[in-house]
Amino acid sequence: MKIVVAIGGSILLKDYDSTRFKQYSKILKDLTKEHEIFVVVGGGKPAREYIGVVRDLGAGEAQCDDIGIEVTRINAKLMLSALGDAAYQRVPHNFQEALEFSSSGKIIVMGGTEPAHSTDAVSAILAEYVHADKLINLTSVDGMYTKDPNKYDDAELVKEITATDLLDFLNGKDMKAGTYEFFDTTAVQMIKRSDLETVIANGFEPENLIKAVNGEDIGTRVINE
Ligand SMILES: Nc1ncnc2c1ncn2[C@@H]1O[C@H](COP(=O)(O)OP(=O)(O)OP(=O)(O)O)[C@@H](O)[C@H]1O
Ligand SMILES: O=c1ccn([C@@H]2O[C@H](COP(=O)(O)O)[C@@H](O)[C@H]2O)c(=O)[nH]1
Repeated sequence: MKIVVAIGGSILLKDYDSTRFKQYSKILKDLTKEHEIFVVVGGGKPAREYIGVVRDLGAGEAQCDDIGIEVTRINAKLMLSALGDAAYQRVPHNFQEALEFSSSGKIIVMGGTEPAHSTDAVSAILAEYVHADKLINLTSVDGMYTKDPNKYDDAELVKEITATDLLDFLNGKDMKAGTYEFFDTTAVQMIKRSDLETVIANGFEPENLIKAVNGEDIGTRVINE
């Protein structure tokens, strides 16, 4: 299978150390024995902190996004360091480059592309671009909930949702640099128009990546009607 894996920066850089990078590099290398893998790395706390600084300096939203993109690319470079020879040692800045670099047969790792969306959208557009069979989004919670599980104790995990319902759910949510909520609408639009098999799961347990690849029942499945 051709698989695009989005890994939230909130997971990889939670403790500002190499632990998760090492865990994921091992799993990703194993997966390449059977699958073609593309990885998109998010910005996490460092991105939000840098965006906060540049916003305080008077930057507009697109410029704040640009700073966020730079941080995602640094995080992608950290993942390249972890993967070593198993990965193509350049971070694509756009989808064309990602496709070109993939002819190396190695794992491709990228961060952001252009302003006005998050790396969730990058992963969905990349999946469309390279005709991926599956998109796996690894985030800091178990999947999509009825409301923010970090704010509401009575939030319930949604096991399955249509792309249309997810778009409705996200409608009106904050869309500023660094705050594209847990999923952004551009990503869902791509998933919808490409009928892309998508799973959102908890990335704090790296084995969830293997479970998602194997089609086990974890997290939230985004389906089309
Ligand atoms: N309905 C919801 N379901 C799940 N999580 C939600 C929901 N609403 C808000 N969230 C929040 O979204 C967060 C996950 O998204 P977030 O963008 O912060 O992290 P990420 O996916 O790991 O990516 P990154 O850190 O790279 O931006 C969760 O920690 C949760 O608090
Ligand atoms: O293609 C992209 C990717 C990212 N950004 C900006 O960077 C931050 C951090 O990315 P996350 O996926 O949220 O971790 C994001 O919030 C955007 O502000 C971007 O503009 N374009």
